[in-house]
Amino acid sequence: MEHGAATAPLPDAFLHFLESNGIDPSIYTSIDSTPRYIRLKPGFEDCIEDVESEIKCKPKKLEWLLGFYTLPPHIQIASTNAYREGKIYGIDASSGAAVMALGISPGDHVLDLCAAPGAKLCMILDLLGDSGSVTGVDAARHRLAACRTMLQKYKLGDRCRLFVADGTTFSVIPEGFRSDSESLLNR
Ligand SMILES: C[S@@+](CC[C@H](N)C(=O)[O-])C[C@H]1O[C@@H](n2cnc3c(N)ncnc32)[C@H](O)[C@@H]1O
Repeated sequence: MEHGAATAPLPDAFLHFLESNGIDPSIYTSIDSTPRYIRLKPGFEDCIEDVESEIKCKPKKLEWLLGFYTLPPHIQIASTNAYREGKIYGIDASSGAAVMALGISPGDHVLDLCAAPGAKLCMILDLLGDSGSVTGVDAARHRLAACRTMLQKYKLGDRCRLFVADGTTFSVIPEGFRSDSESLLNR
């Protein structure tokens, strides 16, 4: 969260929305109590013990989101070996939930508009493995550059196409995609 955003007053309409939905507004202002999350890269599940010994506290498994763990708010993961070596991601549970809600299956062709810096993009690629295709689009060149760096760090760079483009008009066919009519014509 940007500095200042946590202390800025919440708009009345938003406060009203929170109240009518029984949500405590302090969750938006008390960032000291907001947990951090990590996601283990598939294949590196064993590194959670190393993370625990480095950060000197036990990450708590998130039962409803595969591969995710909760950490206390004050814990920094950037200096851990697991993070530096691309074995864990820093990603919010809400981002993970959004990706899971897509119900991605092997072979899917996924378009991620507004993709940078790429936390969800990496998760999509991890779920797809070598199947299907992933296309990431972002309007900000410098943010897409950061996204490319993240993909390379996690060794996902050669499995994803990135475009600097406006997502509202982007229209490029996914790599390896064949519509039903094309498949029929080529039989
Ligand atoms: C909150 S970030 C997205 C986070 C990202 N999905 C992730 O999981 O890491 C919003 C991004 O949307 C991009 N963006 C905003 N308007 C856009 C547009 N019209 N077309 C493409 N990207 C856009 C911004 O440059 C910014 O990088």
